[in-house]
Amino acid sequence: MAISELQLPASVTVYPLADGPTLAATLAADVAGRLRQAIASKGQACVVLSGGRSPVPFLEKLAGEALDWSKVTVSLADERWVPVEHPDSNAGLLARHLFRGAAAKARFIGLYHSAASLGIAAEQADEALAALPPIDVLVLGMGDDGHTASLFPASPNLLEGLNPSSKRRCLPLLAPSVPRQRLSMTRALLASAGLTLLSVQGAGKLATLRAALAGNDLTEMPIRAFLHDPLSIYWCP
Ligand SMILES: O=C1O[C@H](COP(=O)(O)O)[C@@H](O)[C@H](O)[C@H]1O
Repeated sequence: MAISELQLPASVTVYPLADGPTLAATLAADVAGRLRQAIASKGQACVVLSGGRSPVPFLEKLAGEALDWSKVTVSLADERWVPVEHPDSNAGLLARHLFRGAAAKARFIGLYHSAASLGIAAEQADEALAALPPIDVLVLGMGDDGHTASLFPASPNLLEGLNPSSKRRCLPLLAPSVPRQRLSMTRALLASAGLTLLSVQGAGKLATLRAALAGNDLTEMPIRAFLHDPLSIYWCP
């Protein structure tokens, strides 16, 4: 199946790209462009990024973009409840692949907190996110099961995480795979972004996207919560 065959809502735009490197470069250029616009118009900018394995080439391209990183706040859509030194840490991922050279001047508001329980860590992250400026651009990823951020199907707290009116900025969630304990920005906070971009690579994730577009149950495939709002999908085979 080709991405052009998807039945997309009018609010969704697709950028079909030739390959992974082209996707990474195009996404980085577009994110940086939006951040430059925000800095020019209000003196600061805020970007929320996703973790996992696939964002590495994009993060490295973004690190090389010429912009005034001292005026940029960076946060994460989700985090694994592990310290930054742990190989699964999304904060560690950014430290290794984004905060290098000039990009090291960015302000980072992370979600991880060392606490007695995941629930307390999420409350602490929720409080820390009160300092997050309005989100200019959000880059989402998507898992093969239709999760985005760490809004996983069948997780406790998922209904609250998907509630568009929730007052929570961050919640504790459980993933089906290790590490299970996650911290996730809520849909309510994520949906406040001025621009939302979704990075999707490969035939498997295209099939997931097609399945997501074919149904309405947000708890079955939480990515559905973002498919009917303005969204740009960056896709490559
Ligand atoms: O667990 C996660 O998975 C998704 C997708 O990750 P990917 O490596 O398959 O791209 C990611 O968007 C999310 O932030 C991450 O914590």
